Amino acid sequence: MRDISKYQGIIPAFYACYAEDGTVSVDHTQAWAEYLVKKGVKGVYVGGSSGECIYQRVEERKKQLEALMEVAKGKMTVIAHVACNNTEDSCELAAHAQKHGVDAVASIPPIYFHLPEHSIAQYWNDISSAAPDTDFIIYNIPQLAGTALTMPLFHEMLKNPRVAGVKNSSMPIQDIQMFKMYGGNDFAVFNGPDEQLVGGLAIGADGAIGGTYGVMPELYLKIFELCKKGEYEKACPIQYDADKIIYEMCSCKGNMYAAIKEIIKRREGIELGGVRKPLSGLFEEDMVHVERCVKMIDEAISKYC
Ligand SMILES: CC(=O)N[C@H](C=O)[C@@H](O)[C@H](O)[C@H](O)CO
Ligand SMILES: CC(=O)C(=O)O
Repeated sequence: MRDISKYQGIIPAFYACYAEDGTVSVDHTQAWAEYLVKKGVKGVYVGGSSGECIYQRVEERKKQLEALMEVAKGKMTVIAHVACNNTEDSCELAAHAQKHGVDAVASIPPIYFHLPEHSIAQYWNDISSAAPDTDFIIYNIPQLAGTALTMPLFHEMLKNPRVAGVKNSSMPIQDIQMFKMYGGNDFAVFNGPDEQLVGGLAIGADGAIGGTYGVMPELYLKIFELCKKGEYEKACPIQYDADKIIYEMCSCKGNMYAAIKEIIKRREGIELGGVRKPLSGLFEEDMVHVERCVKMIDEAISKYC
């Protein structure tokens, strides 16, 4: 039996942390990691969508992970997303992540070409073989990757004993139930869409990985605590407020992560830099949304936490 307790909790997706000149910042990465440790989150998911992985070079992703591990090791679960869309670079990052002691490596399927399932399985198993002593987590995000984790592909992947979980970001929460049912009790399924965390937990998710957890961790930690006690009716109003905040962040013309980093700077005084092109930074007209979000987050935290 695999012990999945290290995956049972709120796991913010770690934001890319840039210096003023746009390079990956060790200082900002470590300040952000320390903040999340203090907030009491279960772990972090580094180098995923929120980490702007597809806009970073292999060396930059290594630098960010190394900086993070100096702070996080032994204090938080670390899941490193290592996919680069080509097998060789992904394997290099997987081996690097294992060397630095992560708890798991994770990967989206290869994007752009719609490859047959045997090629996707080969891609994932190659990456997993490059980190042979480390758990492997499948990242299912069909709306962005263009390929879904089907049941036949899932069953094929379960033949690899290192496959320890699925981060499920597809919209039907039913998918969480199916992966959990066939994966078993010692297999970790993570809720992806933050907007339906309560639903994902109710149907059986063990933990949750999310792009908006970092900007308001208190709210999601509270939702998780209540849901684990079965107090769903108390968790729902917090979910509804969190969703309102997400919709407000997404009303910006600039990218959501640019809004998130600005909100964090205003609320917590922590600088994470901007976002990398082709993602857009914030526009003047976005500031009204940012201000609204700051206020809504402050109010929700004082109301529920
Ligand atoms: C499509 C996407 O990026 N999904 C993320 C991961 O599952 C979520 O955590 C979102 O960032 C979040 O639900 C906000 O829409
Ligand atoms: C948003 C998210 O979960 C990611 O960074 O992949």
